[in-house]
Amino acid sequence: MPAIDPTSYEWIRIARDGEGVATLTLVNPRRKNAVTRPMHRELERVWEDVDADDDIRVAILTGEGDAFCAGTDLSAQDAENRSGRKGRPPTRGARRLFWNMLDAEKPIIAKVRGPAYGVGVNIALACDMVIAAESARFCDSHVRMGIAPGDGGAALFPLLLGFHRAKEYLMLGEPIDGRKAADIGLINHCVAEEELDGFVDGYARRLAAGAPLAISYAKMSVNLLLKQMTAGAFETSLAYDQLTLFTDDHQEGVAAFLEKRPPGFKGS
Ligand SMILES: C/C=C/C(=O)SCCNC(=O)CCNC(=O)[C@H](O)C(C)(C)COP(=O)(O)OP(=O)(O)OC[C@H]1O[C@@H](n2cnc3c(N)ncnc32)[C@H](O)[C@@H]1OP(=O)(O)O
Repeated sequence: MPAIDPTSYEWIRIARDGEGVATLTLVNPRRKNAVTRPMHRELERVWEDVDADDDIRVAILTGEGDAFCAGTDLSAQDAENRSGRKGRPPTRGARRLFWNMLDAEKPIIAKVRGPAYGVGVNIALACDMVIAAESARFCDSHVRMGIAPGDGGAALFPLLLGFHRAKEYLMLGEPIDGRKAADIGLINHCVAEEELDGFVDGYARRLAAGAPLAISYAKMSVNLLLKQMTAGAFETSLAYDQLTLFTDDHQEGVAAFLEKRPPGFKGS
């Protein structure tokens, strides 16, 4: 089957080590690897390319520099794309990203240092395993931007953390550091900063040495359950996300972030 073509990706750097492990790096470091519309579209399609490449057995997803991903790119430059007025209906991309990750056949490990915010935390949680450095901060920050959490967080957080903890984090939009995230079961492991690369490398190699079909079917069995359990909440939360997308509060949340001031929300 065809090898993945790294040159067809602008916002994801793709490196294969020749021993079955591919590292996919989100690249928008000036904005903490925030997800632009074109990066989103690349994230929607990359999993199919990974699955089709016979030389890849395991994918590691990470971010360039000191961040995993700061969520949707809220900068003015990306605003027009974000509004969804151009091109496809805005919900379609979010749906494709979430389901394409859950449908991917090969194991995906999220390697997280620094912030994983907004859609960034949900991309990490949609991976099969999440391994973080102590610097990691996991945060579904949608409400801080005046918008409902519609990228998967409203479905994944309750499953991983239970209802009360999930509501605390989703409704306050406050971060969970790497150590605590491991302690409360949001992620698999948290290690010291300098150990992260080696730890994830060893972990990926253990997976790459395993029986690919058996591992893939193990993943797909669990993800069938995950998809059944999350489908309703995912769709409903995505609709709520769209309801809040064009509110004054969302505009205010984004403006306040960009102007580096606290927001004044009004409920409209
Ligand atoms: C429709 C919406 C869907 C969603 O996904 S809602 C969620 C959107 N994302 C967020 O809520 C996260 C926003 N970002 C932050 O809260 C913070 O950043 C972080 C906690 C991620 C990191 O904080 P720190 O380490 O102090 O870095 P820094 O100085 O805030 O950021 C460095 C530069 O990166 C820019 N940046 C960060 N996140 C984004 C983003 N999501 N979109 C656009 N730019 C971003 C900043 O503005 C700044 O830039 P400059 O150096 O010019 O001041």
